[in-house]
Amino acid sequence: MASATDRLSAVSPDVAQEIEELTLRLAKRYDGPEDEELLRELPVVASELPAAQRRFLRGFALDDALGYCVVGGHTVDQTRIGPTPRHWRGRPRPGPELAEEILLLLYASLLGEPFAWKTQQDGRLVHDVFPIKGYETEQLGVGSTDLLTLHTEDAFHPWRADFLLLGCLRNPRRVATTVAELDARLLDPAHVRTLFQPRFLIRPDDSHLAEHNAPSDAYREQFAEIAEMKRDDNRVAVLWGDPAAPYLRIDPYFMEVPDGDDEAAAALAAVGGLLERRTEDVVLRPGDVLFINNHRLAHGRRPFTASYDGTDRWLKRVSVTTDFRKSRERRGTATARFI
Ligand SMILES: O=C(O)CCC(=O)C(=O)O
Ligand SMILES: [Fe+2]
Repeated sequence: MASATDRLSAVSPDVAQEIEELTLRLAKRYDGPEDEELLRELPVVASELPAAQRRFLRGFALDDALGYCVVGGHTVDQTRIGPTPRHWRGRPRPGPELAEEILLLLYASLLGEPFAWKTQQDGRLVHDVFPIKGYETEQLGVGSTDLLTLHTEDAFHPWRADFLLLGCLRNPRRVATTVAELDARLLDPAHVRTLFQPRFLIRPDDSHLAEHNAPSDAYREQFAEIAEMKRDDNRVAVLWGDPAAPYLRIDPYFMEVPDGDDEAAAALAAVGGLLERRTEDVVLRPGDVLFINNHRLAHGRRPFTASYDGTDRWLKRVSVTTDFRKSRERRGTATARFI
């Protein structure tokens, strides 16, 4: 069992202020979160983050044992960032929260390379997670009244993130992110064997659909591919890696088993049930950064009622890959970040 010190690290108020000065300086110097120069500099500038937190994250990534950890204590100037927006589309870019986006990117660069999807949030590198009117019951980061069910981020995709960062800007009603790590020793060994086999159908989640993005001719091919994957017979294994402590790839809401494969159905129900029983709440506070090992943790979000008055919960999200090369065929240049 991990102790609290393995999972939590906090910067002191003095250090938080130094970090904010750093990110505000960077926010003045660069055009936005997608500025090529900024992205090139990230790991260089990240050496200015405190050694204690860099060492903490190095352990998290290298030991590859925990599903999540939190680095807290950063300052978020609630006045500067302004009210929680109503939508991510149509906002000024960069927004007043660029310093907070840069902080996430700096941390991301300690773990790998930040990247994003052409088919999500109109191809932005740093995503917004806040409730949007009309999407209440959707299985999306912008949903609210329905439980966002446990999932691996972009579980359907072979190039899904190795790490996912969620940075909290505000969360006044203490809405919890849900987290569940897998202890495969609690599963029937027969189910584990089945889960290691590619017997599970998985489909893209709805955030990648063209209807949730601005109409874009440039990315027609990518949206067509997502539509194809929705129809496809894409069969994957749920578990992989070390049999004693397997990696996990799961999004039960978007998964099925082929007709008649009762073994697969039972194994999927068993692992889904186990994760649900082991689910814990993590209530992020402003200035907390949640680091998710996307091969070890399923995550989601508790239901809540949004007020749409500018005070709603607001997170920022960044995906990180430890192997940029695997998606090279899809990125026009070596430094392009959109798949
Ligand atoms: O809102 C949350 O806490 C998590 C949402 C989520 O699953 C995501 O943004 O990927
Ligand atoms: Fe998620």
